[in-house]
Amino acid sequence: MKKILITGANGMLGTAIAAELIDYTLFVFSSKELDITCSFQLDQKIKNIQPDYIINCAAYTAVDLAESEQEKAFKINAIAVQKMAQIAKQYNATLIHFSTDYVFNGEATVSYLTDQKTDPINVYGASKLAGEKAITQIDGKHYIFRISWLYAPHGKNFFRWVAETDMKELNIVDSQTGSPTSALDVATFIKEVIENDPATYGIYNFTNQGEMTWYAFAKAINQKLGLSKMIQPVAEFKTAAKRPFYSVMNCEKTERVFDYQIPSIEKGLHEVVRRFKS
Ligand SMILES: NC(=O)C1=CN([C@@H]2O[C@H](COP(=O)(O)OP(=O)(O)OC[C@H]3O[C@@H](n4cnc5c(N)ncnc54)[C@H](OP(=O)(O)O)[C@@H]3O)[C@@H](O)[C@H]2O)C=CC1
Ligand SMILES: Cc1cn([C@H]2C[C@H](O)[C@@H](COP(=O)(O)OP(=O)(O)O[C@H]3O[C@@H](C)C(=O)[C@@H](O)[C@H]3O)O2)c(=O)[nH]c1=O
Repeated sequence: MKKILITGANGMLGTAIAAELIDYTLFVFSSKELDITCSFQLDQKIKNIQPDYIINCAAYTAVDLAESEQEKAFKINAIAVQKMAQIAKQYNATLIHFSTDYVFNGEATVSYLTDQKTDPINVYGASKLAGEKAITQIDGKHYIFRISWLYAPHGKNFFRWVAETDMKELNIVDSQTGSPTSALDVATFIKEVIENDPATYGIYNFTNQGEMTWYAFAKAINQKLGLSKMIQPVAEFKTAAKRPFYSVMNCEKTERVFDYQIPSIEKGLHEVVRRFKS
């Protein structure tokens, strides 16, 4: 039986992955149980458990706050990740890590390939890119999955905000286009990766298939949940961090290498809505 260690297990993705991998021998740690910025804790846990896989769901994800907490963002998303990759290599564990569409500047007009030029336009994106680079450089057994616009029936995310806010009228940007991605679908895919690990390490894109603006996504959530909110498109919504205008990522390589058909945005949303309602 494969042993799997999960960090950041109480986060949105960690929760989904831990639930999906329930039949494995899991070692699941919240931020309180394992602070990834503490190399000693990391080393002890990995040495004692000797996991086959380390799934790093721990991250600093507050995009706007990161602009004023640069040091903290880099400590968690880059420095701790570098250490984790070193320790994973030392104990021969495969590291599964997640990055983001925000490593790109969003000036493209067609979907980004994994080897296309990165150029983050906010601190969060820069810290995640630094984490990617550290893992790549250490070059142990690793998968980096760039995911985007993650949401789920649980956790803090855009879907739940639209679903649960008391506001009757929402002004949502229609100037940013991306691929809203269900954490449930990411979790299902990660199970497949572990079950049929092709050992083709590197960076891959994984998003639900299709593209839309935040405005269109809000409208779809509104409609699917029968919320009857008034959703208005706006060209700009002032935030501390800049966000890419276009951050759709091409997942053909992922589908080919893992022989896996990634669900559409519509399918992803359908299942999240179903679980949210139940
Ligand atoms: N959310 C999104 O839209 C997207 C996310 N991603 C990436 O996916 C991954 C998962 O994100 P998501 O689940 O949404 O993030 P969440 O913010 O929901 O979860 C992150 C988890 O990491 C924990 N954490 C923070 N600092 C530490 C630390 N020092 N040691 C251990 N744990 C820590 C947090 O714990 P606590 O709450 O206690 O601080 C939290 O439980 C991340 O790598 C993120 O960059 C990529 C694209 C989109
Ligand atoms: C609250 C609000 C936000 N917005 C806009 C701001 C932003 O452009 C967009 C989404 O806002 P959020 O703050 O939920 O999303 P954001 O934190 O930018 O989401 C990102 O998180 C990180 C972790 C990632 O890695 C990215 O892939 C992406 O998912 O909606 C409005 O237009 N109207 C509003 O009322």
